[in-house]
Amino acid sequence: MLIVADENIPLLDAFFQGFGEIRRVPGRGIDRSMVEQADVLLVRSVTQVNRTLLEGSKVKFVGTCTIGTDHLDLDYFAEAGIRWASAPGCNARGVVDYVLGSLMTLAEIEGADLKQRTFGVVGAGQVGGRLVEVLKGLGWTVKVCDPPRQATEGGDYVSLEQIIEQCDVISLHTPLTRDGAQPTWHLFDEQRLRRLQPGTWLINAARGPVIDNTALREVLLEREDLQAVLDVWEHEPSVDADLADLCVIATPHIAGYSLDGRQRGTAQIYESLCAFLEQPVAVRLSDLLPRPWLGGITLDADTDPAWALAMLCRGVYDPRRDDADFRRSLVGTVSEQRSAFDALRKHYPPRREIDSLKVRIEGQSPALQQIVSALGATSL
Ligand SMILES: NC(=O)C1=CN([C@@H]2O[C@H](COP(=O)(O)OP(=O)(O)OC[C@H]3O[C@@H](n4cnc5c(N)ncnc54)[C@H](O)[C@@H]3O)[C@@H](O)[C@H]2O)C=CC1
Ligand SMILES: O=C(O)C(=O)[C@H](O)COP(=O)(O)O
Repeated sequence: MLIVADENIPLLDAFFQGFGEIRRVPGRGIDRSMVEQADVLLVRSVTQVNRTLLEGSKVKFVGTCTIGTDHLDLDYFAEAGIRWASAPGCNARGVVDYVLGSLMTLAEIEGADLKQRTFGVVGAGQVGGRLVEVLKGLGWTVKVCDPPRQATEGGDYVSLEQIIEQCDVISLHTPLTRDGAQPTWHLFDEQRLRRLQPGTWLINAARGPVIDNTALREVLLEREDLQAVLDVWEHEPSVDADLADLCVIATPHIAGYSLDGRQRGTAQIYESLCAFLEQPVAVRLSDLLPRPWLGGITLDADTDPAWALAMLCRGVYDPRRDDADFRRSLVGTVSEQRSAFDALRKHYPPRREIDSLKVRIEGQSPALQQIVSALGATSL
């Protein structure tokens, strides 16, 4: 069996060497000639997998080690009888940690009390749903917009217009869709961006085109009260450097790049391939994932809760480092900037997830206990 795989998929050998030959290729450059003889194609989000790539090839299974599937032509797969799998939720925690780290930075810069803010989460799936849980767990005010879920499950949801009118922090966690009843392409267009409440913080760690980037640049130029955090961009790996300049935090699509999340993505696709081939699962992620780096933390019960929250979040992951690296890369020609975008992602330093923390509270502090449990950390 020949497996053609994006070279940026971690643990390829550990999970897939038992199946046959693994041929590593650069994800952005995968073409027909590379996949023609492949039985299995393993990709990340940067490879468009469609009829143009696959027609005439032997590929019977496509696995994407990512949450997002907007780079896969699922209609073509159905028509061609190609089985596929994604890795739902694999790096959701990493994105939640990114949002938390960004909130700590925004609160610091603005001198804001996060408890006084109203949070709007748009898209309440694997990522948004976990984020809502953490924010509510912290006792903060949260409104959730997810029309597809509202239609199928009902529940306590609000409309996008209510999010815009009532929230001063808005975090986007929808897939990128162009069709259907609730398309998300340019969900935040010029009109909606202009209607954001004074002082709103807008965070996009979903897909770049969920916000009209040109309109956002114009609006940010006119309205200094708005603060934007962008991890994803229209036309990646090209980035509008002027827009990045106007953002409080700008990063090269790394929100979900925790070591745990990336390895989990590979493990999930391995398990899907085992199911497709009707083979038993022989390799376990728990045997490969390194132990959490922060063994345990002790907090005195007198610790200021706001300080403790910022310390716990930023101690594990602080997006300011990624922001600084990214800004340094936004120089030179467009082609150099595109390469730098990919290079930052390819050589991304390992980072762990906040819920791997183990925290002991010396004495009684319900406020600290609430933070530890909201973050999903283990109480010692
Ligand atoms: N920046 C990064 O590194 C990462 C980005 N992502 C992106 O985050 C997106 C969300 O991921 P998950 O939560 O795992 O996806 P999911 O599929 O579990 O959840 C998406 C939610 O959005 C809702 N939704 C769809 N259309 C909507 C609309 N028009 N308005 C409001 N809600 C809508 C769906 O009903 C669903 O509940 C992914 O599709 C992916 O594009 C995911 C992982 C990492
Ligand atoms: O899982 C997703 O969806 C993401 O956005 C991933 O973080 C994208 O990572 P790459 O596949 O682009 O490396």
